[in-house]
Amino acid sequence: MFCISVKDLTKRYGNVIALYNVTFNIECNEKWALLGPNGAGKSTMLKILAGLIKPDKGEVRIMDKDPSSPEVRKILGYLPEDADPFPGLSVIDNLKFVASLRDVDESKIYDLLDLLDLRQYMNYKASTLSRGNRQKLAIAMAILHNPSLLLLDEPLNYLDIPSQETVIDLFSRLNSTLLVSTHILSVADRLATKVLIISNGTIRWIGDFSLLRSMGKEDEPIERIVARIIKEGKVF
Ligand SMILES: Nc1ncnc2c1ncn2[C@@H]1O[C@H](COP(=O)(O)OP(=O)(O)OP(=O)(O)O)[C@@H](O)[C@H]1O
Repeated sequence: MFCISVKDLTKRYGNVIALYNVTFNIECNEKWALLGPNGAGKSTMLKILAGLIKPDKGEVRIMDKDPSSPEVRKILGYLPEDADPFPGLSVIDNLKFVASLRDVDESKIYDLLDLLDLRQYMNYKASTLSRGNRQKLAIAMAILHNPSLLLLDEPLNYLDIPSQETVIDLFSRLNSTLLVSTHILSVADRLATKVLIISNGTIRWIGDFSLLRSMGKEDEPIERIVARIIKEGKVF
């Protein structure tokens, strides 16, 4: 059984085709990066996998279950792009709310507050946090329950460099299946071993990071290889 199984998936928004006939499978505990240009369909893919929106056509299964089923909700952690915790709640109350929904011991909250340097802000309302600290809070809310499947949409947005390092370490330590959408290839490389490249809603390339890297000319930066795949559909 695959952890994520997507078959012939198509999603339209009115006349816009966001995803077209997408098929791929992800095994449990694999680490995948989802790459593609602006508007490629990455966030749409993650929202469908998180059970937030439905495809128009095709089949999506998480551990052989519907993405919106209670079984999947239990194991899933999802960080949306531009995540916005409850603005009127304090940092600690946002986390306590998730902890009570997820049946997580509150001590875990304080570990994450310390790790992410958020303890000093724990009584601040989320709406008064800096954008970067709000992102850290959203990350804490997404991983508080140790999800076995983690979907991350641009997780390092707004974070300063030390925080990026903390968060990369944190994600790397989690024992979960990971699908992370990012435009930063060095981050993708550190978090993932497999790559899915989409452009205009269709898969352009799928495989191992190491294979992708080896497909360039000598000393060619991986960014250029990915750009070529996206622009021309060509590897060489
Ligand atoms: N709610 C919506 N209503 C209409 N069109 C939408 C909606 N959400 C996304 N789209 C369109 O669907 C396509 C895919 O968008 P999506 O946000 O999934 O791309 P993305 O790869 O995540 O882009 P980016 O890297 O810029 O975040 C785009 O053409 C976008 O304009």
